[in-house]
Order: sequence, then C-alpha cells, then structure tokens
Amino acid sequence: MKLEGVELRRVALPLVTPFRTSLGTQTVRDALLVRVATDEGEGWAECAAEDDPTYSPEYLEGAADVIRRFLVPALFPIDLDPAAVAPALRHLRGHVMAKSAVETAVLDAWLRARGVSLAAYLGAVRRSLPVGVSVGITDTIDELLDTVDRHLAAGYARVKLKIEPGWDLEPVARVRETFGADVMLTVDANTAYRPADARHLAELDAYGLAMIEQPFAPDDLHAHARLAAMIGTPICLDESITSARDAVTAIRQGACSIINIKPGRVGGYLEARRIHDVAAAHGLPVWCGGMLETGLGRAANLALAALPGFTLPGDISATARYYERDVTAPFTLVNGELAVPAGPGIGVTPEPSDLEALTTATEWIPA
Ligand SMILES: O=C(O)CCC(=O)N[C@@H](C(=O)O)c1ccccc1
Repeated sequence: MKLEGVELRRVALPLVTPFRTSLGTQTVRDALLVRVATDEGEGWAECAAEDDPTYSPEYLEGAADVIRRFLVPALFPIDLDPAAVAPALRHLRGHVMAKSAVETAVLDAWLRARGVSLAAYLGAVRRSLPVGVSVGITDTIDELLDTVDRHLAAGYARVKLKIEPGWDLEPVARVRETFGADVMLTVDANTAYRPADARHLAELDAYGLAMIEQPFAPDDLHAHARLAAMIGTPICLDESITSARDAVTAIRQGACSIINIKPGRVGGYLEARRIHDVAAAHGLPVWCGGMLETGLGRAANLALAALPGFTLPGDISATARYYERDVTAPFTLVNGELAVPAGPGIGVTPEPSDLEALTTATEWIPA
C-alpha cells in the first residue's frame, strides 16, 4: 500500500459542560484529525494530544508540525502495512501521540481495503461493552452528587472522580455514602500529589475504591510503589506508561496493579495491544482510558477495549456525555453498554456535514 497524500484537519467541539481536572478546565476539544489517501483507499485517525502540553509533553500544533515535516515524509517511500509504520518512524524520537495518529490512519486504510474490522484485527472477544464515566472537579459537593446521580441513571458501570489536593476525601466520602457500597468508584489525580501526601492519600483506603489512578509524577515509580505497599486500594498508572517496556518496569517495581491504556499515549493500537499482552502475562487487569476523543478515536478505543484483558470499564462514554455534535454519528449507551464497531477499519467515517461544520482548518500534504 502506497501513501499518496495526507490531510491534517483541525476540528473544534464545544463541550456540553466544562471538564475540570487537576490539570485545568476544558470547555472545547480542539482535535487534530488525520486522513491518509493511499492507492488502496483512505483511512482516518485522531491525535490524542491536547491544545497545551499539560497532560503530556505533546500538544496539537507540535503534533501537526512533526507529522507534516517528519512522520509523513518518512512514510512516502515505504510499502505500507500496519507493522511497517513504527519501524519506519523509529529514528524519530518521541512524539508518541503524533505517531499513533499516523499509524492508526494507515491501519484504518489497510483494514478497510481488506474488509477487516479493527476489533477483529486486534483480537476482540466482545461485541458490546459496559463503560465508565469520568467526572470532573465541581464547584460544590451538591453539583458533584447531581452529576454522579445523572451518570448512574444513564447506566455507566463505573464512576471516576477527578481529585486534587483539597478536593479528595470529602467528595469521595459523600459520593460513597450517597450512592452506596455497590457503585464501582475510582479516583484520578493526574499526578497532582507529592510523595509527602502518601499518608493523606492512604485515608482513601476507607472508601472501597476500585483504584487510585496516577497520584504522583509520571517518572516517580518509587512513590507509587511506596503508596501501593501502604494501602489495600490498587494503584493504577496512566501518564507513567508510554510503552510496553514502561509497563514491565512499573509492574516489576510494584508501582501499579492496574494499567490505564491510552493508545495515543503509547504510540498506537499495536503498542497498546502489547501492553495488554504484557499486563495479562503478569495477571494485571487493564482498561481503556479516554482523551475526550471525537467519534473517530472513540470507535477505535471501543475495538481495543473489547480485548480479553480489558476487564475494567473504560473511559469511553456515550458521545452525549461530552458533545452536542460530533464529527461522526453519536455513540449511545444501550443497557449501560456501547456497541463495538463491526465495520471495516475503525468502523465509522465522519458525517460530511458535521465534519465541515466543526472544521476550523485543513491542510493537504502531497506525496
Ligand atoms: O472520558 C474521556 O474521554 C476523558 C477521561 C479522562 O478523565 N481523561 C483524563 C485522564 O487523565 O484520563 C484527561 C483527558 C484529557 C486531558 C487531561 C486529562
């Protein structure tokens, strides 16, 4: 398969409600979409990078630049198949979210041309999935309780509460006492705490949480291992894991007993599957994280989350949780589950009128 050109398209999707985490508050999702044109047809992908380098060192303008100047030119001479992309880009250091978007678009084109779904290609074992929902930091506890109530009524299998210093024990205690012991509850700190906060975080052990996600800095595996040894609640890593090698290191150091896999953060769906396999070999459950994806990323994440080791509900909410309008048809919860796309490739394509309405810029990179 030969690359004939690549379209980079920026879209802006207003969020239905502001999304506040320890990293800041988001009211719109600016996304970079990648469409590859090949001699066998086209493929789509979405870059997980945010507008600013707060979640990871990557950011959208930088990802577009590295794709335009380095990643795409490196692929033009290559006879492409899914396994050929990463090796062709290996001499270019880092930029895993940009690389993930390019690899995924090539993978989508290759699979569409062969009539194979991403789910089947990755080894999915389920056709629909119970999914979780992420709840941002709110101004008041009452607002938080209303939000959780609404999401539980919608059928979400797990509620994730964003926490940060000053907003942790009380919101968790109030949600637990309001909704009872049976709700699967997790917290995500997005690296907001310091090792000296370990004893404070250990008090979360009283609330039967399914996990505490990424309390400390991405590179501080020791602090995570020390907390893991102090408490019964499992520690889950997100930002710390950018490859299968990172996953092995973290597991061997006792820094985590659950891993949040985000294909963009680890360089693509093939590396994501490797992390799934490594975790399974060590008996660790994994789940699929979210980066406020449009329907393009959401579709691909559902395929990954259908693999056997993804035994915990992921951050793959219904479209309506974030967006009034999306670039693809909306994903809706049916009996608390989302259907895994079964069509060729990622199984969805943008709706032309919605895509145009949400587009803020496009550029074409010719061969
Ligand atoms: O449901 C979603 O797509 C978002 C899930 C979520 O909480 N994402 C968090 C995270 O750290 O996992 C996040 C996304 C984007 C930016 C910062 C944080």
